[in-house]
Amino acid sequence: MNENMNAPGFAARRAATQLVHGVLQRGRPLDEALDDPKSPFAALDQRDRALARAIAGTTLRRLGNLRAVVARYLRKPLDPRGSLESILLTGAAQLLLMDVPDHAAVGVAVDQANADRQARPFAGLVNAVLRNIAREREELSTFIADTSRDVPEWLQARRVKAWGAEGAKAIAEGERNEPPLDITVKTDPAGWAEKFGGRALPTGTVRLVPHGPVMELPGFSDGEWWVQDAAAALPAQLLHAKPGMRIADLCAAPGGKTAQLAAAGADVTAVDRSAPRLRRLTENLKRLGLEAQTIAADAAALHTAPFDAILLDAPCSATGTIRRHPDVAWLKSEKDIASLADLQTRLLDGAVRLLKPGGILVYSTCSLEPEEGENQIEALLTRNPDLERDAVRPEEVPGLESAINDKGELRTLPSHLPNPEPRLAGLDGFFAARLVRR
Ligand SMILES: C[S@@+](CC[C@H](N)C(=O)[O-])C[C@H]1O[C@@H](n2cnc3c(N)ncnc32)[C@H](O)[C@@H]1O
Repeated sequence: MNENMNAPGFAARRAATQLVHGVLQRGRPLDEALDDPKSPFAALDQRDRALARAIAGTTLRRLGNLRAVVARYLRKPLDPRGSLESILLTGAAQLLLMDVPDHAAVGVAVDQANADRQARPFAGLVNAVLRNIAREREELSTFIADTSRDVPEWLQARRVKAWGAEGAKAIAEGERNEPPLDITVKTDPAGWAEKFGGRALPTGTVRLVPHGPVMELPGFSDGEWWVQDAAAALPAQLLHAKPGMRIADLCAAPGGKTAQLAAAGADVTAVDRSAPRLRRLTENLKRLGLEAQTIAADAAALHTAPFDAILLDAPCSATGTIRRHPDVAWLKSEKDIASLADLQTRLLDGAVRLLKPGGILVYSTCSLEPEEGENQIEALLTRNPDLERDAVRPEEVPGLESAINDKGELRTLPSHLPNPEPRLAGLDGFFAARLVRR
């Protein structure tokens, strides 16, 4: 073993580089790598894990800009196979965006290159590029202030088309911040907010600045609350679930919304096509002391007795969750949006078939793409004259009244819920529409 591999911060930075490399070269979602008990990340102590996660997250959050910065100092494009690009990107992220001393960022990046057979011949290049970046930090900081470069070009172009240049900029600014930890509590949001030193949002979510592992926070093992973005908590609320109501949650796993419906006392049937994900839902409900029937099936082809209410939180491109999952921007492609939109159409038609006359359907996605939100509902209403929108009322979403569009649908954006403390600002981009069957 190279003695520099024992240098302080080496293991954390190498894990960060591997996390970034996994996303960029192997298409591996960041969460999957973070949860892998066999990964080098899993072997780190808590402090190093936090550092590795912060470096990888910052790198992916600003990837487009960091790639443009690194490219300025290269004569030809990097060979994408080795870890060289990820070493340079994580190094640049530390120099330009994190409070890391130059010698630590540059020195450990060079050590990483030396410890990697493919990158070793380029250790001198790593040193030169990162030293140049450190030297030109001031000019580069202005360069990377341009938010339009944070996400891939195809995604930026869609955003400008859907939300205008200013809207796209506001979304990207919202995505630059590390998100808060949002939790849904069974009861007493104000009391839990006080206990955590956080705040209770008017919609009921308890919001705090994350610190340490979630599982170690008070109330987790007692099943008093679960992690759920403030926007993700809204679709289930729109159903106003109560005891005696028979509700189907058609794309239910891992169960955040099922838990809300079950906690309200409804009789919930949780459907998901993925049996392993449904097992996770069952485990989650068990921790929370809540119950639901489960069915592992394609919800579009389900035949059961009709329901009083249906929640369809459909699989989607997840482009509304980029501030929590910055890898999504680089793992998805424009083709995915078209195929997911087809699946959503099929699932919506299946949901309508399972709805009683007078029944309520809430459709939601955590996407910013109109094809997965507004356009789906427009087309569904054309196909089904017996359905109509039941407009979301301002008093149902206190603090987020401006997220209701002129059709009465909910469209949250990462730029909503501004806060002077960036770590307490924003929420995921969600679309939700409520429909009634006449
Ligand atoms: C956005 S996630 C649901 C999140 C969940 N509602 C929650 O709040 O925890 C979408 C889910 O849809 C499931 N899914 C995808 N296609 C499906 C289908 N045809 N039928 C049923 N479930 C499906 C996926 O396995 C995934 O668990």
